[in-house]
Amino acid sequence: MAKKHDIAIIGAGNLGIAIAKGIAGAKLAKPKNMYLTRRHLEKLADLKKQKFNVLANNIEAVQNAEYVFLCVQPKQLPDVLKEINPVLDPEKHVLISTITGVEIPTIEQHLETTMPIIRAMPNTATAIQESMTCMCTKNASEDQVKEVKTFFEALGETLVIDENLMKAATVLAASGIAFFLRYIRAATQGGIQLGFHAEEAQKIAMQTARGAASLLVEGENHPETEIDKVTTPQGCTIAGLNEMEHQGLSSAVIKGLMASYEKINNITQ
Ligand SMILES: NC(=O)C1=CN([C@@H]2O[C@H](COP(=O)(O)OP(=O)(O)OC[C@H]3O[C@@H](n4cnc5c(N)ncnc54)[C@H](OP(=O)(O)O)[C@@H]3O)[C@@H](O)[C@H]2O)C=CC1
Ligand SMILES: O=C(O)[C@@H]1CCC=N1
Repeated sequence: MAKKHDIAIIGAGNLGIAIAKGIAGAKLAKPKNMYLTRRHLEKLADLKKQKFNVLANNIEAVQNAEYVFLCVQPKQLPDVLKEINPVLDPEKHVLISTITGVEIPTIEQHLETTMPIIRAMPNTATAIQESMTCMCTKNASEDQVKEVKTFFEALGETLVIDENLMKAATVLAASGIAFFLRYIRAATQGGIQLGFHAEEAQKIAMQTARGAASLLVEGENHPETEIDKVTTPQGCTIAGLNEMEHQGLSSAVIKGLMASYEKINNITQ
């Protein structure tokens, strides 16, 4: 996205704002080159102060942009596409859909023209350039995919996947942020019961989670290899770990991922 960086974010809610902040933070575009839309503009007052263009007019946002991020809720997408159809130009625009569970052929059914479409599944850590973003496309050119990939690389890690894995990517990476955060919250609550103040317990839990992930990222090891280094024989770690497994930790995580995945099938209803 080095050449063109006028960006529309249609639906500046939780994810749209995270993307806008990430783009600005990574200096991929200036706030004045970004057009953020939603109906309740008062909720974008802070971003307006930071010089982002905030507007309720989707058509105007699209007309000002080359890259159009679709960030509304799945059930809101048909109306939004109907609205922007007249100003979509396949020679000028690339559509980047972050909408969960809506496949490219379905998006195409709502369009009057064949457009370059890229589906991207980032997570809210885009705001701090730490997203895991999976992407797929159908009719975008190699150059367009490369440009959008380069762009998301500035916002974290990327993986180009087949569209049939997009739901799994949503669960693992996008919802995954919430799943890992809930573990950190639970660890914090345990830490408080064990004697720490809440902020101390959270600091310990956060940095420990970061350390665990970094050991895998930097060491390229399997988690169990690192776990083996922590579990002193007859020690407290294996006692805690085995109790967590007796209570169904791994099973709860896997079942949660499956429930999340199943929900995507009827998310637009
Ligand atoms: N949140 C996340 O972590 C992730 C979300 N996603 C996907 O991103 C999409 C957005 O999710 P999320 O940010 O959580 O949802 P939000 O409800 O927070 O954001 C959607 C935004 O769209 C705005 N909106 C609704 N209708 C219109 C319209 N007609 N024109 C312009 N803006 C409109 C809403 O604001 P208003 O009501 O003021 O118009 C709202 O701010 C979903 O499809 C979700 O599946 C994907 C990955 C991660
Ligand atoms: O909860 C949701 O439906 C969306 C998709 C992934 C994260 N948030």
